[in-house]
Amino acid sequence: MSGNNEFQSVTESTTAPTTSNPYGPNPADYLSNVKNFQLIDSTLREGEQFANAFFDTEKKIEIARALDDFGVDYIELTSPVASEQSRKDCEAICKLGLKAKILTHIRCHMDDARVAVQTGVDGVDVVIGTSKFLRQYSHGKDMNYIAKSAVEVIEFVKSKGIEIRFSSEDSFRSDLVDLLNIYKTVDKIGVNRVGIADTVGCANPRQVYELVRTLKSVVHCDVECHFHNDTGCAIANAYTALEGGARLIDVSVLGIGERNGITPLGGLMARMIVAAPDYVKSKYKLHKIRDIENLVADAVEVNIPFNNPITGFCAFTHKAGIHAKAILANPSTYEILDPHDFGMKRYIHFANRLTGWNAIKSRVDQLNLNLTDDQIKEVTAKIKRLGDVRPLNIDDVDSIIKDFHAELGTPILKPVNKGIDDENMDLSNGHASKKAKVAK
Ligand SMILES: CC(=O)SCCNC(=O)CCNC(=O)[C@H](O)C(C)(C)COP(=O)(O)OP(=O)(O)OC[C@H]1O[C@@H](n2cnc3c(N)ncnc32)[C@H](O)[C@@H]1OP(=O)(O)O
Ligand SMILES: O=C(O)CCC(=O)C(=O)O
Ligand SMILES: [Mg+2]
Repeated sequence: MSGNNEFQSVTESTTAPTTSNPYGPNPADYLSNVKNFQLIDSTLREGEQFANAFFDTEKKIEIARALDDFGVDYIELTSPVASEQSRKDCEAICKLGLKAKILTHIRCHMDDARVAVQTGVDGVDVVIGTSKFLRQYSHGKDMNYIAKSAVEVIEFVKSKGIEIRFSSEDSFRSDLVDLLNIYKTVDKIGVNRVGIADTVGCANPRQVYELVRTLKSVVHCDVECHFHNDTGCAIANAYTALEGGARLIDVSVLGIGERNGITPLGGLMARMIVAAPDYVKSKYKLHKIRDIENLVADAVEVNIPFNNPITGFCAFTHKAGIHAKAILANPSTYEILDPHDFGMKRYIHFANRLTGWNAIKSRVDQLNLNLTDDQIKEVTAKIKRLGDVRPLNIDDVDSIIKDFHAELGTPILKPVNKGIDDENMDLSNGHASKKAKVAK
């Protein structure tokens, strides 16, 4: 990307935004459910189902350690029956002694369960499809069979003294009575969690809220939710699930998973810091998100999307003059997230024809030049005129300002301190120039 330096970093001295109470003085009651959530990171299970993913043992361990350091509550691993190496990797990760609990994910079948409990995992996530599609075209079993095998697998895993979660696959296209019956059955014999999965990404937030509320009214255990992003609702659905009373959300780094993936870890953190700032900031090392995303993006050979929450290269870049003026006065005016919470910086993009005199004044100040407000307005007009002709970069703007200043013959206030923030002006954040290599 050319013109990496057309940005002005807004320094730490600007007023910090207030995210503690974004809804005003009386936050609604429904926010109370979202302040105690847990994360099940499935980068090493759902994420391995992403088209480009291949993680060798070393990479899995590196990712598991990074997620553990970040503070996820659980790390979910590929089924040990998927392959011999998958089983060995599962055992290796269990031996790392991480703080996060290690789970593996299996079909609702005793053959899988027998292998899973031998790996050293802290818990087993069991899944079976309950929608008519999955019952007809995947495993071909009816609800009676599902209930019977669920009870057998759950009792077996429980007998090993480890956690057990039962989940219905394709929950939102399953019959509600079937769903509630199976969940009631497994809750009665005792599971740590039941899971709802929007396997095809068809659900909307209202449907999620209603299903979670209904489920919460019939089970005593925690509810976990898994949302695919086919229709773009994965973060919103995760959030409304928490509002509805769910406790755990499945995420993966960058949302990688089958098709276009699931709720992304970073994106969910962006949503949750707004709703539960103290909880999120005290529990998770938010400044590690960029490193974890880069680690996984490199491993699966993709770019960080430009519009990614938090780490997209322009996530904290402000351009239009009206925005720039207000951001310089108080960043909260146009920011709900404080980049510093995530170890990021904000930028003002002033080298363009949408800029305004307030942004240019800020640049003039950075250059330690002595111009009146009227003179700054005049030089802003010059910048805009050139910006009408071609894209600008910071050197264009600095030249126009300096030539204008020199013509006036006004003394310079202090020695020119050119580019005091140049080291912060890297537009790319280290990933914008890489080409996507997702397999066709
Ligand atoms: C929505 C999700 O993401 S669920 C998780 C998906 N994860 C995976 O698939 C893990 C990776 N998978 C694999 O390595 C393989 O598919 C294996 C080892 C699990 C199974 O491989 P295979 O025995 O060769 O079967 P295959 O993959 O062709 O078909 C799936 C089999 O599981 C059965 N099955 C599917 N879902 C379930 C379930 N939830 N519970 C029990 N059995 C199931 C199917 O009926 C089918 O059985 P069949 O052999 O009688 O036809
Ligand atoms: O186990 C679960 O809850 C989810 C399984 C899954 O990946 C899905 O249904 O999309
Ligand atoms: Mg999935």
